[in-house]
Amino acid sequence: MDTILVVNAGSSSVKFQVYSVEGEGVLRRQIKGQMDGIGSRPRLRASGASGDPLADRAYPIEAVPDVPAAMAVAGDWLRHEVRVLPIAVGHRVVHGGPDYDRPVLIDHGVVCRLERLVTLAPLHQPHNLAPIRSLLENFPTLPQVACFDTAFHRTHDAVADHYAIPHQLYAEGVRRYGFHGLSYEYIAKTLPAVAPDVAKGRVIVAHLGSGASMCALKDGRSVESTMGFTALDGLPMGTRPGQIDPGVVLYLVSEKGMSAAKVQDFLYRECGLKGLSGVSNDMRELEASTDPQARLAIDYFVYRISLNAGLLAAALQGLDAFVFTAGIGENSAAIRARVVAQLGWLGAALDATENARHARLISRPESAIPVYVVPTDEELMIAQHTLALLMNGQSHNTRAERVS
Ligand SMILES: Nc1ncnc2c1ncn2[C@@H]1O[C@H](COP(=O)(O)OP(=O)(O)O)[C@@H](O)[C@H]1O
Ligand SMILES: CC(=O)OP(=O)(O)O
Ligand SMILES: [Mg+2]
Repeated sequence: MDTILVVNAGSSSVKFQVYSVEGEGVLRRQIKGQMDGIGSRPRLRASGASGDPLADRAYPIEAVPDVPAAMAVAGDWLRHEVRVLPIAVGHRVVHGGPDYDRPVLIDHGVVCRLERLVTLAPLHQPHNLAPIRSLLENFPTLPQVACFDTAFHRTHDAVADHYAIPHQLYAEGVRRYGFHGLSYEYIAKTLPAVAPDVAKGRVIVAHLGSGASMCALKDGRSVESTMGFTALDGLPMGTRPGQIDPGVVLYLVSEKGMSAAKVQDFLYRECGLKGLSGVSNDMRELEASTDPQARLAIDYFVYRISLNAGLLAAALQGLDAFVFTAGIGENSAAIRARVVAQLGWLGAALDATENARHARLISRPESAIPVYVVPTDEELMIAQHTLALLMNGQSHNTRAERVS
């Protein structure tokens, strides 16, 4: 059976899927898995084509302290227990920089260009590139495809793409890229079936995971994102602060004597829900905590989502629907309820029963704005892009003979 392996390294999880390629461009999911809870409660879960459980293992936090360790556990499981021999591998690569506005077949030149972006996405890019490099070395003829978080946002107008800084920096690539594009692309493609009345309209999508951002969609295209040059901006996240006055960074440097490396580590790993709560980066743990700082962190998360909803509604000049997705957006009825309450001024009205059972449509019929929960599937987008590039002139016969 010809299969495509998809790898998606996020900031608190490593997700993977295996698809069989059937007939003319038909993909069928065979395995879906993830190692999540990295930095809190690491757990490997995987299921087969019909949702049948294949693995469910918890690990002590010391055994899987970071994304590379999680990648190793997931890789071992795929190699030694499932014996996956893909004809191609599709990778999520968080930063595509100014060069890439669509997925690309990977060669050494592509890897070199993507390595230059590591400092712009230090939580992700090194982990996205490590398996690419290793496979390129061990299986040089195995087609690999890079699919970028930034590509979907390349439709932004100039005003949404710029900072108010001298043009030379824009020319060098200092732009508002936006991230989570594979997730938004999936939602945009799914909306016509889920919500045909509003899919062509003005929609805000809130991707609330360990990394979190919001996107303004108009007729299925991204017109604005809360993230910018890096995945630090916008909403507060598991360990990133979201929007912050650059004066704070200057203060850290001039008053605290922090080096660039220290500031980077601080902004990417010590802030956000973790920094504000002092309890955890994991929303499940904050929701279970009675610590007042944990409550403040949740309040701040909800408040910033509602502020950014106003901002994106202004970008769209109105709002026809609101969509929740990703780890928190799909699973936390409490956070959704609080966000929708904050959107009451826009006429949003929650159906508490539908929300509690994580239904697709969670607003009441009289709500001025329908509110949806749409589980995202970045891996499916990656598999589709990978297959499309394979079919455009690449050999289907190159197989990883031995994955070890
Ligand atoms: N049942 C749940 N209730 C609340 N939060 C949840 C639940 N399940 C997952 N999450 C949260 O989702 C986040 C991870 O989301 P995810 O989209 O997988 O992140 P990433 O891809 O960035 O690693 C974590 O903060 C986790 O606590
Ligand atoms: C870009 C980003 O923040 O990704 P993730 O949410 O997967 O960490
Ligand atoms: Mg993610």
